[in-house]
Amino acid sequence: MTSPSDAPGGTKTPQVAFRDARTLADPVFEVGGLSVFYGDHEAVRDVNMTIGRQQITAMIGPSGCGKSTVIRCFNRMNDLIPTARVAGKISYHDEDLYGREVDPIEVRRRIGMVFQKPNPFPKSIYDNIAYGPRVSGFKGNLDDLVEETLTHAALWDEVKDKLKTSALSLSGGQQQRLCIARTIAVEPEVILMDEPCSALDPIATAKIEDLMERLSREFTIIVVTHNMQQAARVSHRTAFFTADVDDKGERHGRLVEYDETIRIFEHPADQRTEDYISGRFG
Ligand SMILES: Nc1ncnc2c1ncn2[C@@H]1O[C@H](COP(=O)(O)OP(=O)(O)OP(=O)(O)O)[C@@H](O)[C@H]1O
Repeated sequence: MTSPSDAPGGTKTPQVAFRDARTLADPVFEVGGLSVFYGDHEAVRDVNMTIGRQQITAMIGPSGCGKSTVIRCFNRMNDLIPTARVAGKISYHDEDLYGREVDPIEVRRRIGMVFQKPNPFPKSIYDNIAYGPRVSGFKGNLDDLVEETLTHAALWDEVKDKLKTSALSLSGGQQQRLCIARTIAVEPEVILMDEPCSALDPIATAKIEDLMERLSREFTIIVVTHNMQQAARVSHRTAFFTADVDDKGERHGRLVEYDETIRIFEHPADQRTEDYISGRFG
């Protein structure tokens, strides 16, 4: 049996309790023949996968295999990169996410994103949460919304007495939970997380993982992580990517294997997955 190691090439670590996989019968996203180009370079080639509702899907793989590129496709963040072009199809509840009539701003409200480095607005804790709802015309009681949202993000008790202080005065882990709270304040359906814990210490990381687990009862979460223990601990399904090198020496990211997390870590179907998770390459 393979133990997920903390880092490629790292030491073996103790077994984790895998989460029960859930059905894909009620998909949020269906990805078919997805390729992403930066200029002429096909950075990711022919990705096919289905993302289930209210579950955590982890994306793992060596540096440069296209994980961030793929996660950015799910809320059209690649639209903001002038050289990027997306081919193939991503359906969101059976609707073409890249269809002409689809508004990318609305896409990013329904499909929020949390980044590697916590990036709160240089405003008060309160205003970080209130900003999105205000902009989208929220008519209810903002104080209540701020309290509910911060409670939901497991941050209320730590910040309730200093809501008017700058968000930048919080610790890195608190800032990241604030960013998650800011994302959920506008009631998205999906939260994308691109290495959300890579700038955090183990205690702050554990708090984010607990939060992810709780949020997955309500939201659909896709997370890119370099930490295989984290993928094993938190996710229901895992996608393993790698990069092939072609005749011209160009690297193209590929989805090698996508399955229930327990299968990826205990009985991977592909030797490359086995080699990666056991730390033999990376
Ligand atoms: N904005 C960009 N412009 C041009 N090429 C890019 C851009 N972003 C990524 N790439 C290229 O696309 C490929 C995949 O990069 P990407 O960042 O998606 O990989 P990754 O698996 O997330 O890597 P890492 O784990 O190091 O963050 C790489 O060859 C990278 O150089």
